[in-house]
Amino acid sequence: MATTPAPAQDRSAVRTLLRLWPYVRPVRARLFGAALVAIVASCVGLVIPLALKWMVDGPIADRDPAGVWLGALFLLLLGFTEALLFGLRRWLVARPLSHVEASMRAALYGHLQRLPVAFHDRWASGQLLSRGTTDLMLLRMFLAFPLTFLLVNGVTILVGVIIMLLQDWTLGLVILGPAVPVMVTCVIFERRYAKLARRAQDQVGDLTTVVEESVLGIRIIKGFGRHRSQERAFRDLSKTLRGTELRKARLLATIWGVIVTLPEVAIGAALVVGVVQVADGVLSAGTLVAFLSTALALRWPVESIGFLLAMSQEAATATERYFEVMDAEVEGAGGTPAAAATPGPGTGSAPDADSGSAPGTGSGSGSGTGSAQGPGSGSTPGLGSASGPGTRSAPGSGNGSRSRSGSGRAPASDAGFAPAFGSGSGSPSGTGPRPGSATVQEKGLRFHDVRFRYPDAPSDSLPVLQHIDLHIRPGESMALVGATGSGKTTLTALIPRLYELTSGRITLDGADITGLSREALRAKVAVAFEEPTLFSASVGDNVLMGAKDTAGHADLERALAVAQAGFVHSLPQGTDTPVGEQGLSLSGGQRQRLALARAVVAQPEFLVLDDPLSALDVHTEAAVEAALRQVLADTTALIVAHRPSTVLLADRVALLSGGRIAAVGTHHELLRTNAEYAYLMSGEEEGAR
Ligand SMILES: Nc1ncnc2c1ncn2[C@@H]1O[C@H](COP(=O)(O)OP(=O)(O)OP(=O)(O)O)[C@@H](O)[C@H]1O
Repeated sequence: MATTPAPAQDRSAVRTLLRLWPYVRPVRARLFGAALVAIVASCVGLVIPLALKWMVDGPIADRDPAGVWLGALFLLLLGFTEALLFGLRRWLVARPLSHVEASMRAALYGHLQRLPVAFHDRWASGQLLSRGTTDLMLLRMFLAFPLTFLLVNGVTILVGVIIMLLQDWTLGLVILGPAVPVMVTCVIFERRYAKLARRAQDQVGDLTTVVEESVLGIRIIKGFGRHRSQERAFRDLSKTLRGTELRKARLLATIWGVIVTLPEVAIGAALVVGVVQVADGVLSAGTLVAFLSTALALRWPVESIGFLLAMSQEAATATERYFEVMDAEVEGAGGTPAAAATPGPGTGSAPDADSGSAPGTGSGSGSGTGSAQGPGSGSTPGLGSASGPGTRSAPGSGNGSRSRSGSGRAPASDAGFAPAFGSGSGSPSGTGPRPGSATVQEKGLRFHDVRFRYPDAPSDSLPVLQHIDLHIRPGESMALVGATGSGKTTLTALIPRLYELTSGRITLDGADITGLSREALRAKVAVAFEEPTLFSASVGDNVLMGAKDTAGHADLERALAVAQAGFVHSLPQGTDTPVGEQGLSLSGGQRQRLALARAVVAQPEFLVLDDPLSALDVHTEAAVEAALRQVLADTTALIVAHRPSTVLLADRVALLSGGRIAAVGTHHELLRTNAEYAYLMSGEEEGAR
């Protein structure tokens, strides 16, 4: 089982971490204040050896008890001051840093909401979850600890070395001896650790994806008795993660070994040289004590460099992963298509983590320093449910409709206006106004030579949709029929701009949808998808999600009546009953009716329904149809339909085949004239589904 490998890249941890500045800026005063306090505290610690020197060479040598007591009191005071200052530092950083973490998390969540569906198609949810949780926690820890202490320890080491050189420069040089090898080791370590840190954090994301999928798919897992294989998949991934963590620990142990051993040897050597000098009378005992105390006081600042660097590397990786998401382009507010430009994981076009630009301003024009492999790309174990990016079949493939249709008819050039296909009657039974004037031609929902290929589909694959010309007149309902995989859902997803067109235009009453703001577009168009997704909120809130904030109880009741969702009144708390995560406490048909109610609650001008009645029994279906008919009378609607009963809701039918509109007409006309349509409606297709 593959995991998400760390990208092979050289990036500067410092430049990556500098990208955090816009978030840290608001709390900079406190952070700098805290760092200053820590430096003072650390330097207070360095005064202790000097006080010791004074005591040894002074009151102790002179056998002066009063002086010794005074010295001891002074030492106590120094220790107390040091502890107090470190406590103050902690107090200064705790609150602002939780603010930084919270604001970064809020920014990430807000950004995820605005990213196009194409982005979410490519990214495994676990990868996004781990970026919003583990990675942000690592960043908070970095800001609280390594950021300050790399600075504090650096200053402490510098001041300590100066003090030691001033005490005795020969001993000082002995102590400084290991500095170069330690620095070289740190540089080598930093590079290696960066790669491992990236790998481990990506693997945490993969693991999160598996857990999330197993929880959401627990019914399938149990139903198919797949818990053992899921467990195995999880164990394999966590074993891989454990392996990476162990390699990190080994690397850390190596550098710690070097960083601890070399200075210890140097202190040992200085001790020997110092004792010889004291014996020769060249050096006072007090100076030697002060020198060695200073050297020992510097032990912790030096030894901690290893794990401070490790934590900084992890933070740099977390920053990089955070900005990979934040740099992805959000949907344009109006006429700026963004989905096609969204850099996808695994494409090598991830934003340049080293660009140093502020969050939200990253242009994504970097040279692909991001993850060389898509988060979760294909690495997610599971039930083979096509959950990972790139696991879907090539668009347009496996359609099968072309070979079965046998009609061989060319697509209608402007199917919306063509006479009923093959009938020559030119009198579709729609209830909407007949074409006749230019304005009427513009009115309604129109597809103009629309072509669409999924952004992550191979560039040489056939587009899912091509040359789609279709006109649904104002007030008209059009059913969309086609073999499974023919692109019906894809076509409906283009209307609310869940995906951007590859070419062509879609207009609503003559206005290009790319020219409308997202809000305006989504106020005009309501959608009910084949998979009725509900949120962990009350029944009422789930339905009213589709309406304006001002919508009230009356709107809710009307929508529930249309969707024949009266069952909600017998739930324990009526419309206030929580539906549980994903609405799994409800039946499929109940969920579908709530999704339908959500679509109609705002009385939209344009309604897009993707097979809205598939999970209903025949009686409920008939009741919903009867109520839906009233809604459809005032709405321009496109309804994906598999069954004749749903098709009959519509005024006309468009047949989608081979990615094109192959025929348009009334149900009965198409039954007579189109072999593929007759075949699909005969139920054989449904049997094959
Ligand atoms: N996000 C995606 N990325 C790449 N290809 C996709 C994606 N979603 C769907 N496809 C492909 O596009 C084609 C059309 O899929 P679509 O879901 O639109 O078919 P459909 O006609 O609605 O099928 P059904 O009747 O089974 O619901 C299929 O080949 C499918 O594999």
